[in-house]
Amino acid sequence: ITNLVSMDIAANALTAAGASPAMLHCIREIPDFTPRCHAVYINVGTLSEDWLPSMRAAASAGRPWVLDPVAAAASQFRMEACLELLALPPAVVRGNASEILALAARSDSSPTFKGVDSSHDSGEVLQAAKALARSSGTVVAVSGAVDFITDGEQVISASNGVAMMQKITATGCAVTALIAAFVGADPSDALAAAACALAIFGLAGEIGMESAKGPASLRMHLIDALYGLDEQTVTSGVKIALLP
Ligand SMILES: Nc1ncnc2c1ncn2[C@@H]1O[C@H](COP(=O)(O)OP(=O)(O)O)[C@@H](O)[C@H]1O
Ligand SMILES: Cc1ncsc1CCOP(=O)(O)O
Ligand SMILES: [Mg+2]
Repeated sequence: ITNLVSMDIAANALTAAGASPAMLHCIREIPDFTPRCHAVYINVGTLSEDWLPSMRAAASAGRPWVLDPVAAAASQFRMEACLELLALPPAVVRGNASEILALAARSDSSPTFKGVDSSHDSGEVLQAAKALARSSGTVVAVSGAVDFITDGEQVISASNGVAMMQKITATGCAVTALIAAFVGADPSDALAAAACALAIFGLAGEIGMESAKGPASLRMHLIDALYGLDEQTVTSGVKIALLP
């Protein structure tokens, strides 16, 4: 269940990576469909009163699930929805630095709020991410120039990617969708799944950037690169480290 802006790029990124996405948000379909998924992805970017009950039901269906709290501080309604969903709890929540900071503070009143974009660097909010992971019992992933992934104790950094990825709308949504696919593939280790998905998506961005002329062609080449990745390219290209 993802926002209307991200549906296309998220479905294409997932399909290129070898997953099999299906998007639906009708409350009457959730009980039949969700138990048959390997993983559920919920993204509040275009939240509505109609969709929230579907999100609740999908998150409660007993499948591993991943939350993208897009613009969590946009409104009181959205913040309360995110906090309610977080309590269900997801295997992973992935947001940009401002979103993770707002969730950790449970606050929708940041003076630096910039909508769906971040006004903080990922490294600035690492302590907030660890605190959020501990209080909610979930893996927290903060994206940015360096992605940090934590369960509240261990912290993994993933340093792949190119700055131009921020100029394509819904790359964050797409990488959270990929995290859900990786969690579906190995629900036993959400920390590793999230770190691998972020590193591999960033690596596809780096490879895509070799042929791109700007954000629109990067979008295309990133998806092509995801499709073309092989084990050798991944193992030699990912920059993942367990922080001391
Ligand atoms: N400055 C950067 N350098 C390299 N990769 C980046 C940079 N900023 C974001 N990314 C990558 O872009 C993707 C989206 O992250 P981000 O822009 O933080 O999310 P959002 O779109 O939700 O704000 C992630 O894979 C992240 O690693
Ligand atoms: C522009 C916009 N508006 C509502 S959702 C959305 C997409 C946000 O995507 P991302 O968080 O990946 O930048
Ligand atoms: Mg986002």
